[in-house]
Amino acid sequence: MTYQVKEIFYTLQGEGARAGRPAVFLRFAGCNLWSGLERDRASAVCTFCDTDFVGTDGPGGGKFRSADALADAVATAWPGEAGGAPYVVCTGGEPLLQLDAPLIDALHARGFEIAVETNGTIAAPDGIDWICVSPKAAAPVVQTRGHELKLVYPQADALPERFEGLDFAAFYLQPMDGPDRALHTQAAIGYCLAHPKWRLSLQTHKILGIP
Ligand SMILES: C[S@@+](CC[C@H](N)C(=O)[O-])C[C@H]1O[C@@H](n2cnc3c(N)ncnc32)[C@H](O)[C@@H]1O
Ligand SMILES: Nc1nc2[nH]cc(C(=O)O)c2c(=O)[nH]1
Ligand code: SF4
Ligand SMILES: [Mg+2]
Repeated sequence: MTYQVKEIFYTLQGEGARAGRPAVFLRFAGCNLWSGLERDRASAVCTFCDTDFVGTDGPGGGKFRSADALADAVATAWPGEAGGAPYVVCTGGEPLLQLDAPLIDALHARGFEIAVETNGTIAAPDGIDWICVSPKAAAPVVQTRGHELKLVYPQADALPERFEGLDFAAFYLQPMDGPDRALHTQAAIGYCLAHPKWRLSLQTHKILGIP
């Protein structure tokens, strides 16, 4: 299959349980919950997205005609330096629209541990090493197990209690970015302190000014 990729870049994982870990980010183009066009935002299923995932024009982006070609591009972005397990975070857009068994195999063959950031509406294929689900209020959660559940907070109609029974190793609240980020951060702190099953996830890359 041909993979549509917005961008490929090397940085630190900014969010969640693995914040601070060097990773290649593989950002797929396209999402099933928003077209990515501002004129459609208000009527989309997911309305608060902070990401440009439209097209294949970003750094390292493009149309890759095979799993091997895309895995080679990801491997090129990892520093040659010995030590440190190669780590790729597949995101988007919605990565599970495109991440398939041949690409998982091709990344593993190049030594990568594979993580995914998904909205949870599509079942993850076998073989992904780290699954982070970030549910959206108006969308069903199909992927009900994984390593971390990272809820953007607050979302009307997506109270944390709704997700507490799902099979995840850890539960995070991530303050919704936008004009009210400071307010949302205080609200998330308050919720975590009152409900210690939940931990705070900050988008540290935005604070640090790195990609
Ligand atoms: C851009 S999404 C891509 C992956 C996938 N579509 C998803 O929603 O999980 C990556 C992460 O950013 C989070 N995110 C998106 N917009 C955000 C915002 N305005 N504030 C905080 N987190 C946000 C998502 O919930 C998700 O955890
Ligand atoms: N540094 C950094 N960490 C991230 N963690 C999840 C991201 C995403 O957009 O999926 C992201 C991102 O865009 N940058
Ligand atoms: S599901 Fe993820 S990529 Fe899609 S619009 Fe929402 S936050 Fe953005
Ligand atoms: Mg991001």
